[in-house]
Amino acid sequence: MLKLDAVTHIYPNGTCALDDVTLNIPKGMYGLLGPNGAGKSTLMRSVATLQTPTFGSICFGDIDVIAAPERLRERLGYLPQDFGVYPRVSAYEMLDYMAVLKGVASAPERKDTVETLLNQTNLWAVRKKAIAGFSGGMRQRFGIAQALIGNPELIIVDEPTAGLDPEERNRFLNLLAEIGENVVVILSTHIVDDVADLCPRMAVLAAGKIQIEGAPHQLIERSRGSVWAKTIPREQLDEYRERFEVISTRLFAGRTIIHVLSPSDPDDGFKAVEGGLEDVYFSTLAQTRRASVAA
Ligand SMILES: Nc1ncnc2c1ncn2[C@@H]1O[C@H](COP(=O)(O)OP(=O)(O)OP(=O)(O)O)[C@@H](O)[C@H]1O
Repeated sequence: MLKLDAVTHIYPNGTCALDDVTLNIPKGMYGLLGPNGAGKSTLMRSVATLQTPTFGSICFGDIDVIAAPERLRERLGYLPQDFGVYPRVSAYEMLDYMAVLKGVASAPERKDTVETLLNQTNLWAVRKKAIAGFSGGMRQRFGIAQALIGNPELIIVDEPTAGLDPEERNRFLNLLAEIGENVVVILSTHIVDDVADLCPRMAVLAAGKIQIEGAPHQLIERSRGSVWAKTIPREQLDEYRERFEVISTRLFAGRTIIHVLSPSDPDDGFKAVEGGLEDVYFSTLAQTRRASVAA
């Protein structure tokens, strides 16, 4: 449904934030995972028509997003990474105002839209409160409510769960999953669990390039046999880092569990790890780093 073909973005200072990104994103929840600075926001902003890539094409169904951005905007819902100002007006008034801006002209239709969205995002009870006084989770749910005005077919959410407590995060992700049943939802995040819990398909973006793409379970399957674990005394960590490609470390009961990347059994008391999406992600980042050092 959404097709990116050889999308490259070079900022005026010469930073190449996207390097030949090609992706086909179907209906449903799609996870775009990457560390800070990977290029996720640049990609999200390009798809949301807020900036034009230096090269490449973006199509949504039969819409050429670069040639006809206004056609995409009619079908787009966008929750940016930083929503900016949180006004002192109530959630109800703000949604009503945003519905006017999105072209919902008739008052009865707007009332219906705003009330439905407030209920859907569980904000009905606080509809008369100022958004400025909302918690992080409530603000994010308001962000989704405004993104859903006008029944968008493409929804972009940029790092939506950063700073949310576990309960709010859960509630927010469940809301996204419900929405994602019928439309394209792109979830950009650096939190592996957000993608693991929700997205039938995903890509890892690092250093401006798509490093891996597919269904999480396939990517986990592919990484099998390459990640190994060992529990070590904490003071030996530096020594292990020198000898092995350590992709993650975790403290457990005063000891340190390390995961290392190795195409075969490194011996030395390591055990094969069944592997989860976190191992896939950290191995991918380690390989990206290795490739950039070699280049
Ligand atoms: N306006 C700009 N001018 C120059 N460089 C930029 C600009 N915006 C972003 N960059 C650079 O482009 C690269 C990608 O940035 P981008 O914000 O897209 O990454 P990100 O994956 O969204 O990271 P974060 O999660 O930190 O926002 C980074 O190296 C960043 O410093």
